[in-house]
Amino acid sequence: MFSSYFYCLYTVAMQNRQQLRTEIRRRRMALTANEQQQAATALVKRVLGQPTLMAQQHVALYLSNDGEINTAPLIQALLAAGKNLYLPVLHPFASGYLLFQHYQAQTPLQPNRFGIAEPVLNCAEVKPVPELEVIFTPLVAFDSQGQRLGMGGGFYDRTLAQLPVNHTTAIVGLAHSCQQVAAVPVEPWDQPLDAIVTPDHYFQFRA
Ligand SMILES: Nc1nc2c(c(=O)[nH]1)N(C=O)[C@@H](CNc1ccc(C(=O)N[C@@H](CCC(=O)O)C(=O)O)cc1)CN2
Ligand SMILES: Nc1ncnc2c1ncn2[C@@H]1O[C@H](COP(=O)(O)OP(=O)(O)OP(=O)(O)O)[C@@H](O)[C@H]1O
Repeated sequence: MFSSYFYCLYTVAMQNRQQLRTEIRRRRMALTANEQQQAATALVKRVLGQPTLMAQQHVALYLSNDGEINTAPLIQALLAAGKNLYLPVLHPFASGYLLFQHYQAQTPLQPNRFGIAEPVLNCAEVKPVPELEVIFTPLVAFDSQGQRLGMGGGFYDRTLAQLPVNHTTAIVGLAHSCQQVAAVPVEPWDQPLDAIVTPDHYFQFRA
């Protein structure tokens, strides 16, 4: 009796998250090529204008997909600034986890099972997550509290949950402004963000 009540609450919560994903994914897919380009350029200026971020050397990024803000100009700008960049690779056997692999202009890429380009796995180039100083994460929706909703695979939540409690890695979401919502429905496993960068704002939640 009680368990079916809680199961029902859980099901409703998951439906809310799924509806929000569908709605916000539709919103960002509707941006024009011109809007996408302006957003990507503005994002580079915002990130390069953050001295605390730019003081870091080991930075994880990702290659955009599904209407996400285009990270390619940011990747070029950070490489030009001499940063060590890392891209996510779906873990070959720890299902639901990500590895972060060093990325340079000549690194070979291949599409993963979601069709997103990722480095061809080379274990010698994988960086342990706690050694990353900044992890820029993709997201579908975010709110003014720094809560994030992703594509629903739990990849970033699982991978970031491995960080020790006293870690110093800055977890920073990247998004279009239209991905902000009043409140993301939060689940216990959700990893909150330290900051979010959009073309229009830098939101800082934690030092
Ligand atoms: N650019 C980018 N890379 C990323 C992520 C991301 O969100 N963005 N991920 C972040 O974790 C991981 C991949 N996670 C993903 C999870 C689901 C789908 C996806 O497209 N799923 C289904 C159903 C989506 C739905 O409607 O719920 C689909 O094919 O439509 C894609 C990527 C690692 N790399
Ligand atoms: N630390 C964890 N350990 C085990 N399972 C987890 C963990 N974090 C998330 N999950 C599981 O992953 C699934 C998807 O989680 P969620 O909907 O929060 O993903 P998301 O944040 O949208 O995706 P992503 O992090 O890939 O962008 C959930 O069923 C959740 O139980």
